Amino acid sequence: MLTRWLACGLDPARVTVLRPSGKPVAHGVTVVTAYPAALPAGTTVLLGMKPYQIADVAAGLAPLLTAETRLVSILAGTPIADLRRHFPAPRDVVCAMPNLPVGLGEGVVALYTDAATDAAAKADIAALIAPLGLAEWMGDEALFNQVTALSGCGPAFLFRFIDALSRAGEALGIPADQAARMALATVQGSANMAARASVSPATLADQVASPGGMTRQGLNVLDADNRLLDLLTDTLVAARDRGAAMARGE
Ligand SMILES: NC(=O)C1=CN([C@@H]2O[C@H](COP(=O)(O)OP(=O)(O)OC[C@H]3O[C@@H](n4cnc5c(N)ncnc54)[C@H](O)[C@@H]3O)[C@@H](O)[C@H]2O)C=CC1
Ligand SMILES: O=C(O)[C@@H]1CCC=N1
Repeated sequence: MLTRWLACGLDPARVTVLRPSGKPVAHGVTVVTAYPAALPAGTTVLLGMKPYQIADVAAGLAPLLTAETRLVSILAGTPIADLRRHFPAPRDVVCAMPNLPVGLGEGVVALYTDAATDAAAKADIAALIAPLGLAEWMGDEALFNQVTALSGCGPAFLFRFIDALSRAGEALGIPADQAARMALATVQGSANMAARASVSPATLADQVASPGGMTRQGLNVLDADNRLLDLLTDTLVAARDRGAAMARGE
């Protein structure tokens, strides 16, 4: 997220990162290893540590936050009530679930906030998120683990798909390096085409399939007994359920 914000012109002097390693983050960005005595007025705090670290981090950070500090969390499986319990002072609290392509400005960020959060803060945070890619406000927090499974975890599932397409080509005798290049370029071109198309991906799939041709035979394998759909549903369910377990502290 920071990479993209800096690329879009965010002044690095406005950013401070707290990370225990103290390793540099980006040119001009201050890195600290301990909490300062106070935060400047107007600070937005973005939580990006592992979800299970919330209590440890709150012990040092919560006393620095005021009603005016805006709090944005990207912690998976961490509902807004948990954030408010650990960080009671801020009025404005937003859950954001980004995915890795935000670094290119081609990510997806699911967003949720509650009624206590000011409309102006919501608008400011929407503006902050806008350069990262597609932003989707969720009306129902109960769906947050579901959208995390779809778009937050989604890049990993797509990377697996690219790898599997490549390895399947290799299994059919295509040299490994060529199969890898062709699988990646096929997914990239197809995603770009789907993004620009006026018809759905399902219709596009049918357009590739010449009647009685090769593609239809392949689609028949993916479609038999909803094989691909069931596989992906099971995948999202497993990821979603892990989010629910993390919210229970497991
Ligand atoms: N990896 C992904 O694609 C996504 C991750 N997330 C969330 O981002 C968070 C980080 O996950 P990863 O990037 O996988 O982990 P990571 O290990 O890359 O990042 C963890 C960060 O926490 C910092 N940290 C460790 N201890 C700390 C402490 N006591 N106080 C403050 N900072 C501390 C580390 O310096 C490190 O930068 C998690 O909450 C995860 O749920 C959310 C969306 C997508
Ligand atoms: O694996 C995780 O828990 C986080 C959530 C979305 C992507 N990574």
